Order: sequence, then structure tokens, then C-alpha cells
Amino acid sequence: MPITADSPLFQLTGLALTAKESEKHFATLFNLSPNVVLLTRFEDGLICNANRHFETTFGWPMSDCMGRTTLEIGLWMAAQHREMALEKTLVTDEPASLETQWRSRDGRTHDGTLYTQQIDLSDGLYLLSTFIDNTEHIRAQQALKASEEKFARAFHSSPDAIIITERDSGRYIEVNDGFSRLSGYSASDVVNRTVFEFSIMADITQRTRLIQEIEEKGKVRNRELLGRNKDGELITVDVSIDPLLLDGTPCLLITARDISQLKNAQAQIQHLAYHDSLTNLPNRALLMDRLSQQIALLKRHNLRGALLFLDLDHFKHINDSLGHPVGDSVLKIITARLEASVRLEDTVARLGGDEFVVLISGLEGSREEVVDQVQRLANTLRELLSEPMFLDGHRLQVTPSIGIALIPDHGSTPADLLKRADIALYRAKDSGRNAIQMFHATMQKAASDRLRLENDLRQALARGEFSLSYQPQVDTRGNRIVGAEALLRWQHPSLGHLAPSQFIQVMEESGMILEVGNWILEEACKTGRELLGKELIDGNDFSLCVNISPRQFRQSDFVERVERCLRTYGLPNRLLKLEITEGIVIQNLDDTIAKMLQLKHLGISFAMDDFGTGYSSLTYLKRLPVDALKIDQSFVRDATTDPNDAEIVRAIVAMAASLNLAIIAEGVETQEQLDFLAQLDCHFYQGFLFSEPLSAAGFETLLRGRFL
Ligand SMILES: Nc1nc2c(ncn2[C@@H]2O[C@H](COP(=O)(O)O[C@H]3[C@@H](O)[C@H](n4cnc5c(=O)[nH]c(N)nc54)O[C@@H]3COP(=O)(O)O)[C@@H](O)[C@H]2O)c(=O)[nH]1
Repeated sequence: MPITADSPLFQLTGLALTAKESEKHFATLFNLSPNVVLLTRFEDGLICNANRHFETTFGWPMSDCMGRTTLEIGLWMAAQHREMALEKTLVTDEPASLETQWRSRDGRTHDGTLYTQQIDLSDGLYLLSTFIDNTEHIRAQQALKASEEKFARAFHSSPDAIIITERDSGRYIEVNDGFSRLSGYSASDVVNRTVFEFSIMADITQRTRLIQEIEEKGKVRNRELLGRNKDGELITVDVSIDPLLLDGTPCLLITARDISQLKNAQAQIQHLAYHDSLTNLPNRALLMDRLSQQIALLKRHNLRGALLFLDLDHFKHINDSLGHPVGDSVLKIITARLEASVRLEDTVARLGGDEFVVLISGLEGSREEVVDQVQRLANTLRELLSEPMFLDGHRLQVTPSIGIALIPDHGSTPADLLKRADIALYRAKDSGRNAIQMFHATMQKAASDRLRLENDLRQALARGEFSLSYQPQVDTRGNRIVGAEALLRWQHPSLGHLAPSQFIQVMEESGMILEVGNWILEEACKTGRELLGKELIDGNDFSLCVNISPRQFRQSDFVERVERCLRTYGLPNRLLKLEITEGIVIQNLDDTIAKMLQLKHLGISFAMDDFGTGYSSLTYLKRLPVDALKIDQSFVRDATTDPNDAEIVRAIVAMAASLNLAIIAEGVETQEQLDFLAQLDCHFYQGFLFSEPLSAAGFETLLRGRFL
């Protein structure tokens, strides 16, 4: 239907019928309307006209939909809505409205408000429909609603406390469940009341400072604050704050997290890092820290302090024989005794094992007075720690050795002071244990000499500086060589020849004896095999004696090592005699006996070296499968001049006879000594009288010259 200026449609579309000239304007307005406008026949919905907006919105060019009904082109999502629209237009002259959905040609749904009005034209009744497309608006609203829901869900389900307060009044506007969990207050407890009415912030004066910071920096991040919950308990919270404008009112968006547990865990980790877990005493790290503070403090106040380094004598035996739980209990008792005997301001620390340190501070008086005070205290500690303790049905007595360094006299750094107290302790132990030693400058030299020796020893084996000497053992009846003792020699690159007494102990303490001891055994077996091959020794009547240190003997695979060595060098087992000392026996007698028996079954024999200088106990000697006793040279040396030593030698010979053991004297230098021994029926000996220890080549020459 063509639209002309006199068409009644002009009236109904709200445009005044003015003149024919308006026709063009109307057509323009109809087409340019921002809303969809559609003219249909009232009775059947036949499309008569539609504006351009209809065409573009619903994808129906006029040419395609003219002459078809709105139902035919599937415009209505719900066909009954057309009936509803028609009914509404019948009851009013005003445009009727209906919320409906129209479908575009490509099937998309458009939500909109439909305004309809019937038009009675000369050729019939028409329906003018204006469709205001709300699709985008609805979508935006739905998106907004979804985002609000998401925010609400995030707000309430957040594990953190989220709080919105007015910045200036401090009024609570909203709080989430996390806030209730953190503080114990529900939303209804606080909303519309102010932060000043509660003590949720332990120090409310901080609020002003935080607001100031937000003004300066725009936000506050991860600030650790103290809070108080409803029960009045202090909690540590991590707080972040952002400014927020709500309806023009400046507000604060606060997120807070309870980090009390984290702080506790941190504190625990910190404690563990600085304390010994068994005794809960400060450990080395904390001691060093306190020591450096003390050094500065004592210097400022012109006072003295002392560092007492304690070590329990033979503590290892307790662990080895009674087990670690008993050892732990001993350490706890020692801890309690130490703590009870020093002042609160002093520090008792455990460095590990059986090593304790007591740091005494603030000692007044002259150096002599302080030395006197410290020595008295050390003596009290020594006596107190030596008191017997009863554990697991055992009566135990543990004595300490104590080394002392004075602060600042013996060092100005924690490391120096500890080192010097340790040097003094070493000296205390060396002097027979259960002793107290104050550091002295001369000890430093001894300690650094020892350190140098230790370092040199570590390289000696690789540099080929060790060798073995062999000292013949002789049977006086026939003057036959019946054996030889292998003795270690060290040619030091700068100090020259060093006697074993100068380094064997260092090797034993540092553990180097294991590697060197192995080398000694191999070297001796190799030489023994060579001498046997050259028929210079009697395969059935010769003992190659090798000294075995306690640490070496205690190796778990010692038996296997010896067996392997003999096999490697092809030396008959019966030729090897191991010289052991009483030091081996005092630790774990049963284990020692078991190992000795294993070796004896292989054909190897044993001599007890330095006999008479140690325990010389008949009880263990009866149980030990030794073959011979070696009378220590100190008795032999003086036997002819000192009746006491003569008596001891006599007693040792008698003991050997009663236990059916062979006997050999060492260190025989004179004929007189030899005669004395022969008179006791002691026919085997070793000493300078016959020969000094000889190099392997020298010993071979000696053997060749004698023809056995
Ligand atoms: N674990 C090992 N210990 C070893 C080894 N080699 C030696 N040692 C021990 O070192 C100590 C000192 O030994 P050394 O300086 O070799 O002295 C030995 C002899 O030279 C010395 N001796 C021998 N006869 C006389 C003498 O007539 N007069 C005199 N003044 N000294 C003499 O005695 C030492 C032998 O002693 P002993 O071993 O007790 O039989 C010493 O304890 C060695 O054991 C080694 O390889 N491993």
C-alpha cells in the first residue's frame, strides 16, 4: 500500500496531516525511525509495509516479505502473542504494549516491547506495529546480574575476610562470612555500627595511619596487623586495603587473612633453626649470635665474660654399651644440671653430641679475680655433672672435661673464642680428662702445629712418604730370628724423619689410621711374601708382627680386609701376628673376642702389646684368645735397676705362664737386661741389643747374613 500525504496512516503514526509536501518527510521519518515499524493487514497479518529498520534488524527485504503474513515468515516466537496484541488494540485507541519476542530471518531471537494500534483505512483495517528492540539492553542487564551474582558469591565464599567500611565514619557497610570466621562477629553484629565500637583492630590508632598511606600511595598491601577476635584473643592478620567510592561516599575495601598459624609455624621453624631438638638448648648458630652480642656489650661496659667448652668423657661408651635412648637421657640430665647452675642471663648451648658450651657474661673485677671466679664456677660444674645418675637401673657417672676462654682476653670474635675454648678443652682431655683448662697462648701453637701435622699426614700416603721398618724378634736359645715387628716410618718433607709417637695418635683421632693401617698391612704382607719366596724366613716358624690400632680393629669389615690382604699377597695366614693393645679390649669385649676368634680360625695369631701399662686385668686376659704377651719396654728398661719394675716383669712372666701364653720382652738394650729375662725363662726378645728397626732391604741383608 503506497503511503501518501493524505493517507489516514499519517494520523495514526502520530504525524499531523498537513500537506502533500509532508508525504516525502513522512516517508523519510518512517524509514529513519530508530524503531522497527511494520504495517500489516489486521485480519490475517499480511505485511503491507515495513521500514528499513525492520529490513535490517530482521533480515527481511520488503521484496521478500510483501504479500506474506507475519506468521508465514515466522516473525512471532509465540504465535498467540499476535492474538494477544490484536485483542489489546481492540479495547483502546491508544497504542497497546506487549513484551514479546520476534524472530529474525536467520533464527535469532529479539526481545522487545511491541506497540500496536489498529488503523482503519479506506481499504480496510490495518495494524501498525512499532517494535522497540531491547535485546542488547536485556543482555546487558543479564550480564550485569550475572556479574553481580559472581561478585556476591566471590565476596561471601572467599576464605579471606572482606569488609567494606565508610572511610570517614568507620561504619561497616558489608562484611562476608570470612569476616565472621576470622572475628567471631556476624554481619548483623557489625553492619551499620562503626569500627570504633569494636576492638577488632587491636590498635585502632593504626587506622588513621593506614588511611593516610592510602591517600599517599593509593592502596595498602599485605600489612601485618594485630587483631582481636570476639573472644578477646589476639590474632595476626595480613591486611590489604583499597579505596572505593560507593554512591559518592569514600569507602575502604579491606581484605584480611588470619596468619596466626603461619606465624606460629614460622616461629617454630625459627626456634628449630636455633635450638637443639633433643635438649631444647640454643644450638651453635644461636650461641654464636649471643656471643657476638656479648662481646660488644662487655666491651661497652668494660666487663669480662667466659666461654666454657664442656665435653663428656667417654660418652661414646654409654651410647655404645647402653644404647642411644640412655645416652639421650644422660644428655637431658646434664642439660638440666647445667641450666640449674648458671644465672638466667648466661647461655647454655649444645653444639651437638656430648659438647656443651656455657657463656658467662658480666664478670666484674681484675683479670685475676675473674679467672678465679670462672675457675670456681667450672669446678662447681665439674663436680655437679660428675654426680651419679640412675637410669634404667644403671648407676652412671659421667665426668666432664672443660676448656675455658676469657672474653675478651682470649679473642675478639665468636669464632676465635670458641676455637680457643676448644683448644683448652682438648688440652684438658689430653691431661687425663675430668679436668679444667684455661686457654693459654702456648696452646694455640700446639693446636696449629697439630693442624699442620694433620694436613701433612693427609698427603703423606699419596706422596709416598711412609715406609716400614722391621725390627727382628729373637729367641735367645740359639740366637735365632723368629719374627719381626713392622714399624711405620714417616719421612716428612720439611721436618725430616718423624717418630710414630709424634703422629700415630693424630692419625687415630682423625680416622686416617684406617687408610694408612690398610697400607701398612699390605706393605708388610708384600715384604713377608718376598722374604718367604727368597727362603729367608721359615714358613713354619716365623711371625710377621703388625700393629693394629683400636680404630682399625673396630672396622666392621676388619676380618675380611685382613683375609683379603693375605690372599692378595699370598702370605700364609700362620705367618701373620697382629699386635693389639688393651685400648682395643676396653670397648665391647664380646665383639673383640668374636673378631679375634674369626681371625684365629684363619690361622692368624695375636700378641698383647705394651703389657703392664694398661689394665693388665686377668679377667679379660683369660677370655681373650691372645697367643703372646709383650712386656712393655718401660719395665724392661729399668728391671735391672728398679726392684719394682723387676717385680712387675716377674709377675707378667708368671701370668703368661699360668695362662699358657708365650712371652716376649721389648726394648732390650743391654746384656744385663737379657740375662735378667733369661733367668725368668723369658727367651724371646726384641730390642736395640740385637738390632734397631731396619728398612726392608736392611732386614733382608740381616737375614741373608745369618742364614736363619
Ligand atoms: N698402629 C700402629 N702403631 C705403630 C706402627 N708403627 C709403630 N707404631 C707404634 O708407635 C709407637 C712408637 O713406635 P716406634 O717409634 O717405631 O718405636 C718402636 C721401636 O723403635 C722401639 N724400640 C724397639 N727396641 C727398642 C729399644 O731397645 N730401645 C728403645 N728405646 N726403643 C726400642 O719400640 C717401639 C716398638 O714398640 P711396640 O710397638 O710397643 O713393640 C709404638 O707404640 C708402636 O707400636 C704401626 O704401623 N701401626
